Amino acid sequence: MAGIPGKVALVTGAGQGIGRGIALRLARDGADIAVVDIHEAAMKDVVAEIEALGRKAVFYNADIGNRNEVAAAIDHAESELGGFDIIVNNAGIAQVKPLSDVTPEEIDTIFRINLEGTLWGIQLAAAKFISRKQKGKIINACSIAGHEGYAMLGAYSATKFAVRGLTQAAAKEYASRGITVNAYCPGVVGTGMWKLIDSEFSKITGAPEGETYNKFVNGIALGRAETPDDVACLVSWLAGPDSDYVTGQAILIDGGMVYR
Ligand SMILES: NC(=O)C1=CN([C@@H]2O[C@H](COP(=O)(O)OP(=O)(O)OC[C@H]3O[C@@H](n4cnc5c(N)ncnc54)[C@H](O)[C@@H]3O)[C@@H](O)[C@H]2O)C=CC1
Ligand SMILES: CC(=O)C(C)=O
Repeated sequence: MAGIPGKVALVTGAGQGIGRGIALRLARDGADIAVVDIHEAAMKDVVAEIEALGRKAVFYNADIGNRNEVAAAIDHAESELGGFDIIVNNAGIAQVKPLSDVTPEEIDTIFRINLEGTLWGIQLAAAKFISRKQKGKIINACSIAGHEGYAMLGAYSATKFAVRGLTQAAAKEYASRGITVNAYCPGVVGTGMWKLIDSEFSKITGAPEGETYNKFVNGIALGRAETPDDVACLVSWLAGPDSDYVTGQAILIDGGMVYR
């Protein structure tokens, strides 16, 4: 039985990886989906996959670090799909570098996308829910790196700690409006982001390609890498009515890596 029939969900970074997995899962749960990303060809493929599941889907090319573009994406979702109930602020970027080498430009870029992008999604989705006089669900991408800082991923970890703080503060600010705000914290998901992390580690440490990824996966208690579908199961629950009494949480879903 579909868990969110008739709802409209916007998913950022839905062109590939975890975002694509979430978009397809929420469509299977009964929602119509606004796919937001910066890669148009990838978005068109995901829209076609959603339509094949019998749901409506639209795409919108927006850089989440640009507030006006996020606002336009939300307006587009509402006008094309006839509602707006759930936002998944999933898009993000990684950076692999020792802290000694991080430049002002790099720190600006990663905070603009991972933190500001999430803030614009929270702020503008909440404003839309309030203007529509309805409840809403805001779901943010955090990480194990939002609970524990990782060497060579210092700037990235800082953005994810910040996302956890934003999630808690937003939950408190919007609770009285019937809006819940939560985050999912994956571990090691075999996506394009991890391909990049692995290859950047190789350049810095000289480790053969694949070694860093395998080292992280070998540390997972459940004995395998995570898939986008694993993450999407949690997001499906956060998007649906069974989590209505949950807010302000950044929930670890990592197969057993970080214990809090
Ligand atoms: N892959 C992993 O192991 C983990 C990932 N995460 C988080 O999950 C989220 C998704 O990660 P992945 O799917 O692995 O990444 P990915 O790199 O495979 O996909 C990210 C998607 O976001 C889009 N994107 C990037 N910058 C954007 C921008 N400025 N505006 C709009 N779209 C943009 C990309 O085009 C891409 O389609 C990220 O926030 C990441 O930090 C968290 C924990 C673990
Ligand atoms: C990519 C990520 O979120 C890690 C390494 O925790």
